[in-house]
Amino acid sequence: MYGLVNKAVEDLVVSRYGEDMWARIQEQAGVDAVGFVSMEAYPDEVTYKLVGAASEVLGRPPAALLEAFGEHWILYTARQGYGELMAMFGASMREFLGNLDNMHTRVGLSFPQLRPPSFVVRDAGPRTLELEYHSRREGLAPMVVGLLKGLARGFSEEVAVEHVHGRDRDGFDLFRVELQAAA
Ligand SMILES: O=C(O)CCCCN(CCc1ccccc1OCc1ccc(-c2ccc(Oc3ccccc3)cc2)cc1)Cc1ccc(C(=O)O)cc1
Repeated sequence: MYGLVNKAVEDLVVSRYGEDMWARIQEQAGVDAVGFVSMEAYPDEVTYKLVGAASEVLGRPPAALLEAFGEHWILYTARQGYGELMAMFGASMREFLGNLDNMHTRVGLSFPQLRPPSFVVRDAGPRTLELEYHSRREGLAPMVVGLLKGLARGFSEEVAVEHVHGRDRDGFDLFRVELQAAA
């Protein structure tokens, strides 16, 4: 994953628990304490080790941390200057999700080591979306729940997110997103 992801993990931990806790998590993860470089691609295992160490040090289950990270990712990348880019790909939750693969393709043009997931979205009712999450990475479905909640907050839309099934069934994770009345 690009360093931007590991910096977003750092930003989440430091903002909620402080620098000392981040230092302990980096040590527990066995990740050397030099700062991550956003535009450098790191092995995925670095990110998994950071999440695993954060779970042990903070005493919170990995799924809870991944969901919190997904939500934080939206705010963090918007603050890092990707807000304008994301706004180009949708003015609503529904539109953005339908354009997410296009957005990843656009980002990948600049950052060739990007290995993005793929999302298939379809309407499943007047205020219901179904979202297929296809990824080569294991175990990140809880992050997608957080991403969807973070996106909804960005679009001032209230949502309920259900993880309908994991990838063991059809090779992808399926989510159901109930869009509540716009806030
Ligand atoms: O692989 C998986 O199964 C889970 C990936 C979860 C993180 N994705 C979240 C995608 C997403 C979902 C919902 C809503 C918004 C989302 O992301 C928007 C987005 C996507 C990519 C970037 C991005 C921008 C620059 C990057 O690289 C940089 C960063 C700084 C300087 C130079 C290059 C890397 C990712 C920014 C916002 C974004 C992503 C981040 C990194 C990678 C990658 O390094 O392969 C692939 C995807």
